[in-house]
Amino acid sequence: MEAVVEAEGLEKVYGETVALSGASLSVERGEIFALIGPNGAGKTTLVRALTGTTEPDSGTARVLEESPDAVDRNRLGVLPQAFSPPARLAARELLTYYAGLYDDARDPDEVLADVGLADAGGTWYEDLSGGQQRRVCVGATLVNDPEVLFLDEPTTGIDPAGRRTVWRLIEELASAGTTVVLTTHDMAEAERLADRVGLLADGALVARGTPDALVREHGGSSRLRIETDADTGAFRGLEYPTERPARNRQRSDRSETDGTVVVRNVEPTEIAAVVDYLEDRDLAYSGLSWSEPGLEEVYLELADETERDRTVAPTNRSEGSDGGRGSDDDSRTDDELPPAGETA
Ligand SMILES: Nc1ncnc2c1ncn2[C@@H]1O[C@H](COP(=O)(O)OP(=O)(O)OP(=O)(O)O)[C@@H](O)[C@H]1O
Repeated sequence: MEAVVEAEGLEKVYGETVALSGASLSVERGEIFALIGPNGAGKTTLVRALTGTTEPDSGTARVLEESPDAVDRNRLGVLPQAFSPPARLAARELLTYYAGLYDDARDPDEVLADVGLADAGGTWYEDLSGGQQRRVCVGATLVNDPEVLFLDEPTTGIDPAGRRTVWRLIEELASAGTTVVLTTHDMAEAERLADRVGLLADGALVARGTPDALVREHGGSSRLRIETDADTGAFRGLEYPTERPARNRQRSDRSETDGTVVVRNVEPTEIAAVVDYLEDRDLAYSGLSWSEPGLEEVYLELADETERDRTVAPTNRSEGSDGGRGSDDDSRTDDELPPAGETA
C-alpha cells in the first residue's frame, strides 16, 4: 500500500498550550481517515500541520511524498474549519473564482450539483443558509479534482439530508481513488465514512483502527437504557432471570443518571425477562432501549480515560513564552481569501 499522508511525532506548542504532543499517522491512497477527539485535542492543528499552514515545532509531515508546503496545489483540496468567503459572490461565482486558481478545473455547475446545490448557483453566498454555505465550501475544495482532500468538520451545520449528500460524495471520491482525511465530532459520520479512525487526545493519537476494531477493543458491552420518572435507586440489584452463567453477566456494571438507568451486557434475548422483572415489582418505566456499542462509546471510554489520567497525574506542559492565538504563522483572518491550494 502507498502512504499518501504521513505524520511522525508532530509537536506544536502555543505558549502554555500543547496542541500536538507527538502525533503520528499514516493514510493510504484511497483511504478515508477520520480524526475524532474532544474540543482542543489538536485535530485542526494536525490538519494545519499536514497542509502546510502551521509549522510544527518538531516531527515530520509528508503529503504525496513531499513536505506539505511543497505539494503541488493542483493535487490538494483543503476545507478549513472556519471559512468565510466573500459574502457578495454568488455560489457559482465563488466556485468559478476557486476554479481559476488551478491549471485544470471542473465545471462549477457540476460541482454545485455534486454538493446538492444545482439550483442555488445564482444565490449570493450571504443569502444561503448556514448548511448551504458549508456545502459550497465543500464544493470549493473539489473544483481541482484533488488527489488528497483534507476536510475539517465538513458537515457541521448541514441538515441530515444534506449530510448524506456530502457523505455519498466523499464515498464516491474515495472509491475513485481520492484520499480523504477528515475531522468530525459526528460519530455516525466517522462510523459510516471512515476506513480507519484515529482518536486524538491531548495532541496525540491514543487509538486508531477500523471502526469495528475500535468498537471491539474499547466499546464495551451492549447497553439497556431504562427511562423512568421513579427513583433510579429502586432499580438496584436488577436480578432478572438469565440462562447465562453469572461470570458472563457483569451485573454490577450499571450506572444511573437523572431519569435513566443503564444496564450493560444484557443480551437481546434477555430483554423480555427484564421487562417481566420490572413489571412484577411495579417498577414504572417510560422507555426501554437497547443498543450495541458504537464509536460513540469508544470515544466516551477513551476520552474519559485520558481525562482520568490527566486528573491523576497532572503535567506541566508549559513551553515557550508566546501565549496568544494567531501569534505565529496562524495570523491570517477568516475574511481573507486563501492562498491557492487552500480554501481559506
Ligand atoms: N494559533 C493558535 N494559538 C494559540 N493556541 C492555539 C492556536 N491554535 C490552536 N491552539 C490551541 O491548541 C489546542 C488544540 O486546538 P485545535 O484547534 O487543534 O483543537 P481541535 O481538536 O481541532 O478542537 P475542536 O474540536 O474544538 O475544533 C487548543 O487548546 C487551542 O486553543
